[in-house]
Amino acid sequence: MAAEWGYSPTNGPDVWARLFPQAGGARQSPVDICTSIASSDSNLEMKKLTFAYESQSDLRILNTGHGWKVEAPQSGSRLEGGPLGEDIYQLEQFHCHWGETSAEGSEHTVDGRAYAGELHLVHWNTTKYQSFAEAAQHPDGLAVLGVFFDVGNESNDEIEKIVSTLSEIKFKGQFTDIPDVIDPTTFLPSGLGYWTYLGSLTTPPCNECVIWIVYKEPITVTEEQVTYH
Ligand SMILES: COc1ccc(C[C@H]2SC(=O)NC2=O)c(OC)c1
Ligand SMILES: [Zn+2]
Repeated sequence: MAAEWGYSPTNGPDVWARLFPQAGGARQSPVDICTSIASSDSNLEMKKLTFAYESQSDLRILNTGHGWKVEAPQSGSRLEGGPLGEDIYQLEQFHCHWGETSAEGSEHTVDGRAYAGELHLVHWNTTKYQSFAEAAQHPDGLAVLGVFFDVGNESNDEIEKIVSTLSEIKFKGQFTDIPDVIDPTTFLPSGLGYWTYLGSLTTPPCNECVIWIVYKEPITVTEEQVTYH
């Protein structure tokens, strides 16, 4: 297998398990969310999912080679309730998946439909584990909020603060600081309905350590904001 994993026939998801055994596991992400078989769990309605984030400036944005990633460790952030039991999860980073056209790009699909992109807000379980790396080795270690992007006429101001820096990090491994203040709360849709399931990192090493929370309502961005090459 090619040294570097990717999305081509010779190094893509179908062969990841050769180098990353967990990629062959039973709770792999992403998945197609079949809305007809998703069951509403009355228990979840009792335990409201709550989140609290800080606004931060000078966050570092990195070109990962597969998209952009903003490192945003926030000791003062909290994600709890809903499917997360009694544990508190803390924001570590957020990143984006998008495609060549606005007809594709999200990792999760809904009844077979892909969105133009998908934002992942990655949190780790600070109640049980001492570090992000340790949490990523456990089935309840991470909680990732997924937000779909729909392409429309209005641009998203918060996303604009991020994509406006991409011209400075054209190549894999490059990074720069985002001067603007970023408030992760603004990435979330107004409708807070979500699907949740136990899954994994969506790229190697594909650890089966993620409690997925995928919001039903997409946020709107412009074509330019989500088909950046
Ligand atoms: C601990 O090693 C890793 C490796 C890869 C990712 C990124 C994956 S996981 C996701 O939700 N989307 C992605 O692209 C990661 O993220 C927490 C953590
Ligand atoms: Zn992701």
